[in-house]
Amino acid sequence: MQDNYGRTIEYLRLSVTDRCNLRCRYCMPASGVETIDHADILSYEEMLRVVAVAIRCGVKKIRVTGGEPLVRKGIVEFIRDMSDLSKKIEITLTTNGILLADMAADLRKAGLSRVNVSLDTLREDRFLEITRRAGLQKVIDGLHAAEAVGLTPLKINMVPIRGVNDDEIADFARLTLDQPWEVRFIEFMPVSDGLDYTPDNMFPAADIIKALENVGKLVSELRQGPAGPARMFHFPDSPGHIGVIPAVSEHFCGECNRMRITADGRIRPCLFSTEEIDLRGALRRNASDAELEAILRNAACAKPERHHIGEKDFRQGKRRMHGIGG
Ligand SMILES: Nc1nc2c(ncn2[C@@H]2O[C@H](COP(=O)(O)OP(=O)(O)OP(=O)(O)O)[C@@H](O)[C@H]2O)c(=O)[nH]1
Ligand SMILES: C[S@@+](CC[C@H](N)C(=O)[O-])C[C@H]1O[C@@H](n2cnc3c(N)ncnc32)[C@H](O)[C@@H]1O
Ligand code: SF4
Ligand code: SF4
Repeated sequence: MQDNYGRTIEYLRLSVTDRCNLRCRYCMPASGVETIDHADILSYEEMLRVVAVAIRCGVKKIRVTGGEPLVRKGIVEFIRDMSDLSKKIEITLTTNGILLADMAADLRKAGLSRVNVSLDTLREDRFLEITRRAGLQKVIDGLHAAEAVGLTPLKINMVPIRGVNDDEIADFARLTLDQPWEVRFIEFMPVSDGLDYTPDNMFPAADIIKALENVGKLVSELRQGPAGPARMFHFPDSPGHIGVIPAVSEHFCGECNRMRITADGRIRPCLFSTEEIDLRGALRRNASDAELEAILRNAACAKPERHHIGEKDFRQGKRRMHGIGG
């Protein structure tokens, strides 16, 4: 489907829950997280209807996200049911990796193509500090399990925050010297329900690249395939790749190809939307597929041209990252 700025929307990010088994400081508060009532969360049957209609609208890639998608019961079966809808779509998932080691084989069998794993430190004490939970080894086991069952190419998402973990950029980059992983550094964005975003703690892409250049010669890669947000690099002769996602400083809105659906059935035309479009109401009054299709297509037309972070009028929406899914 097309939006009003000539962009083709073919990537749907579907949040299946707003709950999470970690409490990353840059995403969630330590306690008192407001959660969506169970009755308001879309059932898997409702989500499957949405996915089927989205495929009719031209969606080719579905990313399952959350909160933490692997904590929702029945997620493996849901992925299998989505994969049964069409063999032509790519089904992917973004996870914190805590439950991945135990679930990787079943996810693969169910039809998941690959996973992106969020990991912000390689140090156990710091993992506890950042996520407020223990579990670094579980995430590392999850990475290896995902690799072993073929949930590849495996991507690691790291959000460097000044004074928190920016000193680990080189260690993360070095993972690509002997693993075929894509390590991606993502700029901290003002959608946190925890640590406040400030221009001082945001570690910009330009500084990330400087830190990477201290590790070795960075070779730039040409973009391939459908537009993605990462600028890609590798070190000579290394099996892995490095991505830098300049979500704030340079943004990639001109190539945006995605829309989001929250776990309670609201369409977010943009990550930073302050307006959401209701889909749950239509699903629960048993709207026809044609009506659902019209809602999705209209939502695509409500996509803004770009985000306005850093500008005078920028306002953070009420829903934050753990409720949106990234
Ligand atoms: N500003 C902005 N950030 C995004 C967008 N999509 C993803 N991100 C951020 O990029 C990071 C990585 O996202 P992922 O969930 O791994 O998804 P992806 O980058 O689309 O994944 P690939 O399909 O592997 O390219 C997350 O922190 C997201 O919040 C977007 O449309 N706009
Ligand atoms: C909200 S999480 C949901 C999926 C899963 N729980 C995970 O952590 O991968 C999706 C992505 O958003 C990123 N994220 C969360 N808060 C962020 C922020 N304020 N700025 C940039 N990225 C953020 C996380 O690092 C993660 O890669
Ligand atoms: S980034 Fe992911 S794992 Fe961390 S608190 Fe947010 S939703 Fe949970
Ligand atoms: S900020 Fe909005 S318009 Fe820009 S890439 Fe992200 S979702 Fe697309």
